[in-house]
Amino acid sequence: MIEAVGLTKRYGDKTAVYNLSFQVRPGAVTGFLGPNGSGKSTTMRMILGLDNPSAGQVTIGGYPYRKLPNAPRQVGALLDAKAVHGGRTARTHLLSLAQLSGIPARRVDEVLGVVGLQDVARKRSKGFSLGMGQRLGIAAALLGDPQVLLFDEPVNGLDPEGILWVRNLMKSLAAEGRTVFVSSHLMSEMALTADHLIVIGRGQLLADMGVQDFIAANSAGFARVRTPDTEPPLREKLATALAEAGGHVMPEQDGALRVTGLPLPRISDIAHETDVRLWELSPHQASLEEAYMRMTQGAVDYRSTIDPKAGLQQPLPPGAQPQMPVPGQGQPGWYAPPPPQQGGQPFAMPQGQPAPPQGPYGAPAAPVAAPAAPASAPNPYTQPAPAAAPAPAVDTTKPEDAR
Ligand SMILES: Nc1ncnc2c1ncn2[C@@H]1O[C@H](COP(=O)(O)OP(=O)(O)OP(=O)(O)O)[C@@H](O)[C@H]1O
Repeated sequence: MIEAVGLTKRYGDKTAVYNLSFQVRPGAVTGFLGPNGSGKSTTMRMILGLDNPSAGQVTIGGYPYRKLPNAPRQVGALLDAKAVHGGRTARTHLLSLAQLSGIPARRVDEVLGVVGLQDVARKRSKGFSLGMGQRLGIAAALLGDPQVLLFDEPVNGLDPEGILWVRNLMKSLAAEGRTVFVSSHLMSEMALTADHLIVIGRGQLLADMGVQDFIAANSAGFARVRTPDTEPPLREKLATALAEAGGHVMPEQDGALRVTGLPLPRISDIAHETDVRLWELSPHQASLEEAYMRMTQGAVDYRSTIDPKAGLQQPLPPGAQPQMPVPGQGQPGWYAPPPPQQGGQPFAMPQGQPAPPQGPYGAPAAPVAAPAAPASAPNPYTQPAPAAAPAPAVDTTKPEDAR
């Protein structure tokens, strides 16, 4: 197990990691998430004794890495796949690592096979592609058959087959009872790979909980409602009626409506009462990406702006559509609706979960504890409490934050 207590790292005036406390347990894949510059690599370097904490401590199996007996046989890590002597072949690189740690040479050929580099084992690594370099880094991490594994962005540069392979590798390592700690920016991949998440923002802990609990705590389920594309006024009519009934209505890019605050049967009744036919009425659970975006939007340091192309704007070619809103660009609320708070009743959430306390930048001030109840599939047919006062009609032509 990896355990951090009050872990803090300052570089001069810059606090990269502040007062981080968490445990990474064996037998599970723990995803380590956070925006660019949030302190993930710094934390991993401190776990591996490559950086000294300014305060606090981090241990592996009860020892700081540098005091761990025979550390390379107990802990394997991929931090920077490019940190390889380019003049060495893949095999020589691994052989030198093995010799330093008293690992038999035959293990080198085993791990070359595991990562699929056996055919290029005698090629110099400076000619390797990004993905081949990642595979070599993963081979180095596996070399000592360690119980604890850390991977910083392991799928970076891998092709789809490689990504699937890494996913299965992480899961099988965890299934063997190992501790697997993996950082990634690929939310879809994390959703498929990780059992547990540790999320940081600006060096501080934002969440420490299971993947399903994280999604449930940071977003609500929603209904997708689609009226006939051939009759746009029906969509507006329904959107107004749903908003008047207390629903929260947002347009989807494909013309459907995303509705929270009303159960599916109520949406169906309102459509019937307003004489609007439906092409679709379906329950949806927010994705990990949506929940992550909502949780971390206040802790993002590097945010892109829309390119105004000043003085360079070309007229749109015939038939071309104007630029659509892009998730994450200038409209942080575009993603999943928030979890239920006072006054709101997204239909798919268990009742009674308090909203996390808000800290600076809108991020939760304290780590959000996992809900007491186990995460279960949302029930889209749950009836809500009696509707509150009707909400004003919503202009469904604009994204939520523009209203
Ligand atoms: N050696 C260093 N000297 C000064 N500042 C540093 C140093 N290493 C990291 N930092 C700063 O600490 C902060 C955290 O960096 P870190 O690389 O740990 O973030 P990260 O979460 O891994 O980012 P990314 O997702 O982009 O890889 C950043 O602001 C970075 O500039």
